[in-house]
Amino acid sequence: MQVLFIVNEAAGNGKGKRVWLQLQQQLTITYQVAFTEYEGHGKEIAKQWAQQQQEHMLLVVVGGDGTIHEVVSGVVHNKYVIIGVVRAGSGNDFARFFPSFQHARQIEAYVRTTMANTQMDAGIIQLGDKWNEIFVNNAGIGFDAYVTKSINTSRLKFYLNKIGLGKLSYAVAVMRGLFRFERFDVTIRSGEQEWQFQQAWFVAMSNQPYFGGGMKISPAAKADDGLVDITIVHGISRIKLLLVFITVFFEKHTKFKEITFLQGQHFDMSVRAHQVDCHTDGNYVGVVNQGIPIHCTVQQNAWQVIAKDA
Ligand SMILES: Nc1ncnc2c1ncn2[C@@H]1O[C@H](COP(=O)(O)OP(=O)(O)OP(=O)(O)O)[C@@H](O)[C@H]1O
Repeated sequence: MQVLFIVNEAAGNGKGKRVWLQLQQQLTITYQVAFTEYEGHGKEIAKQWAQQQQEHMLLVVVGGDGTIHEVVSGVVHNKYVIIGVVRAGSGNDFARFFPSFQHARQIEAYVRTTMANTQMDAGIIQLGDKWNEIFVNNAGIGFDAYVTKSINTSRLKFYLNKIGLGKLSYAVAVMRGLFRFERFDVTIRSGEQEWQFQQAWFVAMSNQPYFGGGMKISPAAKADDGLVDITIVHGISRIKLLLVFITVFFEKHTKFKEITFLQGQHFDMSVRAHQVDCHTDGNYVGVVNQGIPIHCTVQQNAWQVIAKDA
């Protein structure tokens, strides 16, 4: 049984490196390892390995949600690759929903026994004819993507990680963004139905419930139901949005009339705004302009993850 580790040493501001060093000392099975060196490298490595497979292999990602996104993007629709994860990121939303490995012994036991795995859905987002991306956890347009962009482009996350407060980086970026972000109008269609939302903060498209490092934004989302869950936060003041973010941690945000939850297989959207940011699994994608068609759908049985009790 082939085992490949794809390690992002930079994930979690160096946690990837620390986690890998510890794993490496404990592993006694035969394995191969590849280290990501730049953005998009995880997808390239995973794709190259997936193409060569004739039988099941275990691909263990040591990293955070961004690295997992890249790796799964490289193996979608390959029936041989089973994804395992050792969490080493900052937010780790993947590991809050999907099964993951806690230590080397567990990985070894898995490889030596059943290699039991479960088929999962992949969300798909198309932005005009420019981008066609999958998402494992969630994709978003609006405030969450704006916050992602500002975390990526500021040194904030780095410094907070240094003092052991990395988990706060999302919250701090949210606070800053609250006063700078420009809300937008959005139209969403699914089949014959159409919804108009004014002054939207964001549209989150979810494959699983968690986003932003533990916020259960789409409580009903399941990654194996063939559906995408959409959460729209709209027509709400800056202060009330803050309240929403606090209540999300306790799953009380479902009570707000300004939060709409939709569920379906296909959604078409268009924004009325000069530009709105987009992310997939916390990786910044780019800007959507007025008139650009956005299509969101889901593909069932798109990839395999280790089974829950593996
Ligand atoms: N060697 C590298 N140096 C710097 N960045 C890298 C390297 N290899 C990969 N990357 C990029 O690092 C980004 C962040 O990684 P990742 O998301 O795994 O960690 P994180 O942001 O700390 O965790 P999380 O997304 O769970 O909060 C990835 O999107 C990837 O493109």
